[in-house]
Amino acid sequence: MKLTALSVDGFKNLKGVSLIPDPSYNLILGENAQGKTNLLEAIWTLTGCRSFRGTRERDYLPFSGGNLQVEAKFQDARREQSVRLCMVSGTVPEKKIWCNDVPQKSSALFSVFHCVTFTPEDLSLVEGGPERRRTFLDLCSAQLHAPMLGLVRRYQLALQQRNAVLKQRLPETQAAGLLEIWDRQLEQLGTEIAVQRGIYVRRLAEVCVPLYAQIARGRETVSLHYQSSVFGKDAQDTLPETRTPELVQQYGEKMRQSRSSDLLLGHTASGAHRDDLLLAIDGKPAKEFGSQGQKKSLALALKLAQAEIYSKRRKESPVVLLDDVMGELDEARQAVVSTIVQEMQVFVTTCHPESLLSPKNGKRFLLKDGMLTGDVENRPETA
Ligand SMILES: Nc1ncnc2c1ncn2[C@@H]1O[C@H](COP(=O)(O)OP(=O)(O)OP(=O)(O)O)[C@@H](O)[C@H]1O
Repeated sequence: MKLTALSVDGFKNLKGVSLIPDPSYNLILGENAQGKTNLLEAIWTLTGCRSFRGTRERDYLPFSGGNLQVEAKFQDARREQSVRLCMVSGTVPEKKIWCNDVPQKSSALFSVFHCVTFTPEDLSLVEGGPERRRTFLDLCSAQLHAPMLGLVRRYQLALQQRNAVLKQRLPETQAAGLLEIWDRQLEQLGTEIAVQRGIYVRRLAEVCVPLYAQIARGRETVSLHYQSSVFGKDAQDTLPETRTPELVQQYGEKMRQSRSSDLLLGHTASGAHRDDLLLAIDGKPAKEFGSQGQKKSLALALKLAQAEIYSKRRKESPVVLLDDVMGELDEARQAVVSTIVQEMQVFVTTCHPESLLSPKNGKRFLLKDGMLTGDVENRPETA
């Protein structure tokens, strides 16, 4: 998948940015606060996902007022497609999306345009709470298995309903009938989510473990463990490829066992919303015992593994967005990244181009105050 044209206007501080990206390497240069990350974020909006740095949608609109438009053409394995996103400012900003000039819902973008990002915030994959890792697993999994997004949404809705019943603090006999309705849904959805997470963690471990070894030059070993609240630790090794009635029953049993304590607590204590992806370095939890460098390398290995898995399974590569991270890596780590992404289209932002390993080909774009300045420069052929 390669972006062949991009124009952005009114996305945060970006004004009239229009460019023809290089099919492989694009370097976005500029001093601090000129709009480099905003440009990657604008590309990312075309995936239909929430901002990778937590910006609310209405805050995409420029402070100066006015509307926003992000438009791109891209080539996937089959054809050239176009996507356009507009937001009209107002009390409730109105968002519109077109794919190949046909109006679409935001969710439709998710199965059309795919990116993988690596940003400084990704350290939270290792340092952050379980929710961050669950979201990562679910998004990665949905890139390969589209129904996953709907499953997670339906699970969350059913969970909200169950928790609403629990909060009423009814006597157990009275609550049982109401809870039963939501338990039936949660056991089906939760088991399917666990199975999909198990499949993805198996794939992730296969790619991420050797990648980490390469990045860390074999000094230590990383391991990944899917901690399922219902199916236990290392559920990636025990769960099958498809949901079975026995697993659904096991899930339902767990819900029934915790019903009394859930009623006391007023919320659902076990289920897919309590899962985690445990990350260990030499057998010890990376979050607590990893050094800052080890955690960064692990976050990088997870993201590169995501890109590689996507490329292998979908037989086409995602667009890779690397925000302000390459300059932070030493030359050996940069070389690993370059090898993994060499067949992919990459956008790299930096204030310090001198700290980057130079790729042979590509384009560089200079951003100043939200605008591209000067013409696109081709990088010299010297490495
Ligand atoms: N809605 C908005 N409208 C206008 N400007 C905005 C909006 N939201 C953020 N900005 C501004 O965009 C500017 C550029 O932000 P961005 O994060 O893209 O910078 P950057 O070039 O990546 O900088 P750095 O190298 O420091 O990471 C910031 O000054 C920020 O205040």
